[in-house]
Amino acid sequence: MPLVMPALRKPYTVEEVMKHNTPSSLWVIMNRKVYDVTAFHKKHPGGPGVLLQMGGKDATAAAAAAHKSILPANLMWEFCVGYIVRVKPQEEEKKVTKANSASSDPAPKAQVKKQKKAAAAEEQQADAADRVEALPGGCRLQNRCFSSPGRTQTGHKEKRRSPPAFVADVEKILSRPVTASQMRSQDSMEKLKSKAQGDMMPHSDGSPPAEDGKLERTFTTIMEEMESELVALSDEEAVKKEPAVPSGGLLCFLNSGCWSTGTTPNQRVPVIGKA
Ligand code: HEM
Repeated sequence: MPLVMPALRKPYTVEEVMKHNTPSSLWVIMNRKVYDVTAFHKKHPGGPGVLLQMGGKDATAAAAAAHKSILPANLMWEFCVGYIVRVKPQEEEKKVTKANSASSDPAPKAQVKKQKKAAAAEEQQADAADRVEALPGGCRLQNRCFSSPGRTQTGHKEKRRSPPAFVADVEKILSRPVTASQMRSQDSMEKLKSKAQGDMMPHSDGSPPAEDGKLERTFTTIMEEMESELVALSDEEAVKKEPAVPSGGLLCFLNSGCWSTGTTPNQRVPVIGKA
């Protein structure tokens, strides 16, 4: 079973991956990452056939449609051997060395640098796609949020949420009082205190700092609240009592970190005004 450390993952072009389409060397592309499923395909719970069929191809959409849980996303990293690039940096380097020996022009070197940078950016994009894929709640950005109706973890179809409904949900959260119990741990308290020091200054948008002793609700705290609602929604009783915010739409959007710092919800720390 391949277990390649993230730092050792290699860049591959689509053409290279295409050659690995046999049971003895079976690779698939998912979210711009390359997975070697040669050993795994026989043990695949969905059967070896589907993986053989997708061998050497981009299986992102097929896998997203087939899998019901986030489990595969958690397992998949074990099989990841590389990521997709348009042009391999080494190839470009070879070309440049040849060109350099022919002429003393420094321009090709800059080109290689650019290519390397582009490859690194492509890897980062693939990582970002994976982070979204592995979020709790089986949330997948590509088939939810403001796009076409997606499937939830339990398999039921969700209604598309319109932007006005989204805004209404945010306003609802904003109108609630913020309590100190929303702060999760001692560690978060420490971070909040240091953040609060900075909040004594007027905000960058010109609005005044938080009032003395009053907790301030920010986008991050809203996300925290959304998260706790997500937990409540997983309880059927809770869903019956308060079906206000479905697990797709707003929750999905906020949990995905689209507008946030790019961290996963578990890494986020609620941000308040003065401590
Ligand atoms: C490294 C890649 C993959 C891993 C680790 C993986 C893992 C799994 C796991 C754990 C399951 C059972 C749980 C579940 O249904 O979510 C499963 C089911 C399945 N997988 Fe994959 N899978 C991979 C790639 C793919 C790909 C590329 C396809 C392409 C179509 C696919 C199609 C399916 C199907 C059809 C099922 C059966 C779903 C069902 O019975 O309802 N898988 N896979």
